[in-house]
This record gives sequence, structure tokens and C-alpha cells, in this order.
Amino acid sequence: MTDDVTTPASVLGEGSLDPQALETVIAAPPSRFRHDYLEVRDLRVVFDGFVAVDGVDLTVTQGDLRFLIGPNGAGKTTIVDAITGLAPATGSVRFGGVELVGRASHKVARAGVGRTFQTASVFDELSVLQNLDIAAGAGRGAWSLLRRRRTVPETVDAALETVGLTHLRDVPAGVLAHGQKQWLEIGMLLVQDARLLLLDEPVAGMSQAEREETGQLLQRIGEQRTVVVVEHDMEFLRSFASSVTVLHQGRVLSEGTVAQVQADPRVVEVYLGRSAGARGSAAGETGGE
Ligand SMILES: Nc1ncnc2c1ncn2[C@@H]1O[C@H](COP(=O)(O)OP(=O)(O)OP(=O)(O)O)[C@@H](O)[C@H]1O
Repeated sequence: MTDDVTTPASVLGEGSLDPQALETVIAAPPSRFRHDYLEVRDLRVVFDGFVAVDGVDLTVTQGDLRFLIGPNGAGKTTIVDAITGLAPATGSVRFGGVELVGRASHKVARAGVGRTFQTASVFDELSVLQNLDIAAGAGRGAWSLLRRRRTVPETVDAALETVGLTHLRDVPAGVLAHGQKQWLEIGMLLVQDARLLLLDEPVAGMSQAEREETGQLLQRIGEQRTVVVVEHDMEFLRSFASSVTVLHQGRVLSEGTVAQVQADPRVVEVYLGRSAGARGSAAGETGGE
């Protein structure tokens, strides 16, 4: 037996900090320190010999509202597909310490990753509440899901509140305005407790007022969760992005704050130069959609 017991103090050195305080920190529940981040390394997606994503690295921390932009075909949606198990990928995607590459999409969802698609996929015939209930997978049978509930679970209530649909909870989702449907989809990710939200063009087709509300919603959600937004709308990006990754031909072209990427000559070239496929303008004030 040796008396060389490994304690925080023995690792860090006596006097480096209060050992008692460190013991307390280590004993605390892990949830207190949850600070998720998405770490993508050398991600590659090849479709029949065509390289759609070519060695992408991406790190997005909780509290950072990251926008992914780039001309049509740059690989934005394919990256989201690869993260969520819908496109065959190599490399590494880690979230919350879990490797996602090679996992089936339902296992990726179980790891706390949720996504929306360019077109909202809610059940039009069911009420807002029923859509959320189903997403929450409350473990009840189909009939009890369809029956009007006397009480609403706290998570569903909180999601309704967050996405601003409490007053519409009993209306069929089919009658919601376009923006409201997108908010319902985001609410469905919240009740699933997605901690990483990947949103594909969430404001496409929305009115200016809806865009504004969506931006504020994403900022609220982004305080607690890791949010990545694929977007073409440059006005929306300028108003709400806290950081931006610009993709081009499957690679990261530029990354930084909105101001930094707007000032990057390579971004200007891709958006305003020869690349005819570009939609919008990342550089200057000349473009919107
Ligand atoms: N299933 C697939 N099979 C073959 N090629 C594909 C497939 N999915 C995407 N691609 C190709 O991969 C490239 C990247 O497509 P992706 O949809 O990721 O681009 P994007 O940046 O999201 O574009 P957009 O802004 O137009 O949505 C494109 O050239 C596309 O044609």
C-alpha cells in the first residue's frame, strides 16, 4: 500500500486552490455544470464519388447562436444531415461527449440532438397540444393522446410558453400561420429536450414581424441550448447571429462574427464575384434575399 492517494489537491498541488472547495465542486451533480458543445472534426460526406462535405471542422458552444451560410450547394444541409444520421459521413461529430457519426438518426435524437427541415412537418389535423404531446412521447397510447387532456405536462406547458403558442394550444396545427408552424416545430424539439437544435432555414417564407419574433425566440433558446441555424436571409443573420461559418464547395471558407466574415475578401468573392449560384449578400449592405 502506498499513501500516495490521488486527491484533487495531490493532482493540482497543495496550495493551488482550496482542496475543500474543489471536493465540493466535484461532488456536485453534473447537471450543474452542463455546458454542451458541438465539436465537428474532419467531416466528410461523399455521394457516389461527389464530395459534398470536404473535411469540415466546426465548434459551437452553448450560448452561441451560430449561423451556417454559403451559396447553394455549399453543403449546409448535408452537414446537418450528417450530424443527424441522415447522410453517410466520416470524421467525428461529438455532442455532450457522445460520438454521433455512424449512429442511426433515432439514437442521435436520443443523444439530445433535434432538427427542423426546410418545410415544417407538423400534423395538420392534430391540435398544437397534441403535436407537442406526440413529440414529447409521453408514453401514452394513441387514443389517450387524441383525447382532450385535463392537465398539461410541465414540459409541454413551458414549450408552449417559450414559442408563444399557449393561446393557440387547442387549434388544429393546420390553421396556424406559416411562422407559427415553424415555432411549433421548435417547440416539439424543446419538449424532446433537444440540447442541440439544428434549424434549416427557419425564417424562409416568413413575414418581417415573424422573422423578428423568430430571431428573439432563437436568442432565448440559445441561452440554454446549442443552436445552429442554416440560413440564406442576410438581414436576419445580421440582426441575430452571434457567430457565422461560411461554407463554400463543402469547405469552411470563413468563420467569425458577422462583421469579420463580411470583411473577409474570400466571402465577398464567393458572394459577389464569379459564384453565380450565390443567393443574398454576406458582404456590405447590397443584398438581402
Ligand atoms: N442525396 C444526395 N445525393 C447526391 N448529391 C447530393 C445529395 N444531397 C446533396 N447532394 C449534393 O451535395 C451538394 C451540397 O448540397 P446541400 O443541399 O448540402 O447544399 P446547401 O448548401 O444546403 O444548398 P441550399 O442552400 O441550396 O440548400 C449539392 O451539390 C447537392 O446537389
